[in-house]
Amino acid sequence: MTAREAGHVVDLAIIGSGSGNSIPDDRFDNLSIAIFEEGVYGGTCLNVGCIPTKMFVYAADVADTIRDAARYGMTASFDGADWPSIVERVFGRIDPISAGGKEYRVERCPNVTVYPSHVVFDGRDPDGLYRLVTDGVTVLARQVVIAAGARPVIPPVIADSDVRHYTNNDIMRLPALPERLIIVGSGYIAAEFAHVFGSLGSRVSIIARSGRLLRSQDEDISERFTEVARQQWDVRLNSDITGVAETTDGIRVSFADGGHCDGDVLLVAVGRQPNGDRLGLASIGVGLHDDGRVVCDDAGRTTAPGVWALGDVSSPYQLKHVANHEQRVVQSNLLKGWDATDLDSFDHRYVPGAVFTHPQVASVGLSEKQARDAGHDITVKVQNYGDVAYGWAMEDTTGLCKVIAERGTGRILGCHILGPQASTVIQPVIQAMSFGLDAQAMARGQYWIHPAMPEVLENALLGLDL
Ligand SMILES: Cc1cc2nc3c(=O)[nH]c(=O)nc-3n(C[C@H](O)[C@H](O)[C@H](O)COP(=O)(O)OP(=O)(O)OC[C@H]3O[C@@H](n4cnc5c(N)ncnc54)[C@H](O)[C@@H]3O)c2cc1C
Ligand SMILES: NC(=O)c1ccc[n+]([C@@H]2O[C@H](COP(=O)([O-])OP(=O)(O)OC[C@H]3O[C@@H](n4cnc5c(N)ncnc54)[C@H](O)[C@@H]3O)[C@@H](O)[C@H]2O)c1
Repeated sequence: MTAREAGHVVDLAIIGSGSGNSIPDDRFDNLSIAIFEEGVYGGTCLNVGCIPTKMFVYAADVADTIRDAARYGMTASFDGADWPSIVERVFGRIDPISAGGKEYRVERCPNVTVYPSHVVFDGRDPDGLYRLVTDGVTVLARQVVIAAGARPVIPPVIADSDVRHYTNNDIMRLPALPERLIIVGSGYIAAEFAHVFGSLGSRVSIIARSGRLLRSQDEDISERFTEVARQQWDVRLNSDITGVAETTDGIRVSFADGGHCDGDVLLVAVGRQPNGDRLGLASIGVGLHDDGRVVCDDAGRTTAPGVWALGDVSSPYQLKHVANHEQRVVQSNLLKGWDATDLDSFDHRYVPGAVFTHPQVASVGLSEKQARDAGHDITVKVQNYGDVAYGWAMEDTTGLCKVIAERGTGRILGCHILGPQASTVIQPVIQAMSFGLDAQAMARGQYWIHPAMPEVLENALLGLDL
């Protein structure tokens, strides 16, 4: 029986139940829809990304607050974390949301069929419908949204060893807090898990190939963060891993310079590879960028008519707020139609990001180096948290807020913050940049609540030599 005879013909197929799952709303009730999800329903952010990690981060922040109590004249001691109960609290909340999301689609959306397995394209039928093959079934689709996300990269030296290693997919469900955790990588995930495990009681070693942690951040931020990190964790910089082995004592990671690092559990966090390479895209003539992202235009259209892409699988930003935005653009464009002349576009002008580590890091816009390399005539101000009243209250000695603006116009080009609540303190700059407010107007055209932490931002703006 052909797919057509079996009735597996849909108006819209969606690959991935992360951001893709938010596309079908009541405006799509008249369409037959297939959703393919090979993993846990709800995707990365809900199950193994943003949400559980931040629930663990919050617990780690509380542990640090207790440890720091003496600084503010309080007697308290951190006696340890009940790891299993933290895991239970986090996933006791998250797992039912995932299950409920799937149950909603399967049981309560009569126009939606969920296929719980890996799917690949297998070219097009003679009449142009896309052939999607999953677990022995072929589904024919008029249009397809590729929202297939990304997966952890495992360096060959680790993948080819027999050593048990973890990623963000499974590290949060460890049965016990490891005594010693080795983290390979020095970006977002490494920095966040170093904070979680370090603050909850593990001894953390973090292994970086280069001379700085969070190297993609503005240099001042990355340097300051590396300094602070060295006071909290065993930080190995410029370390080129040559071998990984199990020993009688646990796991040993060896380096090219002859050194090594020992631990009990190994976490790999060296970047995430978009999943476009596992979709049979060549069969429909859709290409990938050199870094593995699916090629699409800023309306989300790939080179195959009717096939759209969004989120980590195609975006230059692997961030949930970006994936959500791209999902809304593609959703709107699906309703308008492939050839509409008023399609919405992805807005990647001022994409902010935050690393929920200790201390927090947040940024938007250009780094100082990027601004200079782009030929802007810039003025830069770095203001320390310790210079404003709330910073004094917190006894903060490491936080900083750096603003970069164009001399003459006052146009804000970038802002980079390291310190308590950086992810919140930065939000007014994101707003200012998005709505074209210059530094002078932003600083003096509004009240700044005294003595709140955003005064550090106000002072940085006022300190710019415009
Ligand atoms: C540990 C961690 C922490 C993070 N924290 C943050 C944060 O704090 N803030 C933030 O903004 N971002 C964060 N991110 C990034 C964020 O999670 C991602 O940018 C976002 O979830 C991407 O959404 P998506 O819809 O593109 O992909 P996903 O949510 O990954 O969805 C893709 C889905 O497609 C499925 N799939 C893939 N290929 C196939 C196939 N062939 N057949 C069937 N199914 C398939 C996958 O199983 C997956 O469920 C974090 C990421 C990680 C890993
Ligand atoms: N708070 C957040 O928004 C958040 C949190 C976690 C993840 N994310 C997203 O997920 C993405 C992936 O996170 P990530 O931390 O895996 O990647 P990342 O790109 O942030 O950092 C990866 C780091 O690993 C290093 N590296 C690469 N190959 C290596 C190797 N073979 N050996 C040692 N080091 C190596 C890189 O130089 C880089 O510093 C992030 O870029 C971010 O977009 C966001």
